[in-house]
Amino acid sequence: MTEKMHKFENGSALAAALAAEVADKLALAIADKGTASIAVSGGSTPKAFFKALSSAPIDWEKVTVTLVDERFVPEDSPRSNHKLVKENLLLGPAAQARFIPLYQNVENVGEAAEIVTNKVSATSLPFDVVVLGMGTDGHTASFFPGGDTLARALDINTPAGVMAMHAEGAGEARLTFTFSSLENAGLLILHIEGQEKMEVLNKALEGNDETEMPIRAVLSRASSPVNIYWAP
Ligand SMILES: O=C1O[C@H](COP(=O)(O)O)[C@@H](O)[C@H](O)[C@H]1O
Repeated sequence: MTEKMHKFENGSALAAALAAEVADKLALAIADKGTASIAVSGGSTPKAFFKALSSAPIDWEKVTVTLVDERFVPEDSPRSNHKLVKENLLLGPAAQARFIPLYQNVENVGEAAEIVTNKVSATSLPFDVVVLGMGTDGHTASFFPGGDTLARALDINTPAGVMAMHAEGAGEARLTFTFSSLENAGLLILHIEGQEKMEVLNKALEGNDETEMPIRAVLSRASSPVNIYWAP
């Protein structure tokens, strides 16, 4: 694995540059094979990037958008990553994209994981673009320290698809793409902002215990280079 650091003066400069890089990659994929796929993160960090990307002049009808992870909550919950993407990315030109939600209105999170795995694997994998975030506890996607299915989610031999995850630090039950679904993206991004997250990243780079900081799996074992986008 290699990582490349891209540092910006502020979040707006980062959002513009990241949106341009992602749009170029999606456009190239469309030119090559007629379609493109992108999996994005939720949380508080990606809003400005989503807004910048939503107006990119690409053929959005040919793009499939999904989430790297989701809370097991309906779309109208303020905690829903789907809601965040709908309100900030699937706007203007990008409203034409096909969106695959991870949350499904079924009894339990395991059932939802199976349904989404069947929907996504046939059409969208490997992803052309994956944009990961990172929590200050060292989680990425929903690979949480102490997660009940963490070892399986991070095992490269676990098939590509979506799994359920429960962890104390996660709040709700989670749905997450497995490591093997994300690590080989055509363009693999880690988007983090703030001094505290830079310190968490440095700590992650210095050690190798993935159960303590699951982001280490991406930093040390992803087969695609990890492009780290950071602003203060
Ligand atoms: O729980 C989550 O948190 C991470 C990081 O979120 P942020 O608010 O610190 O930006 C995010 O990457 C993940 O998708 C989300 O479900």
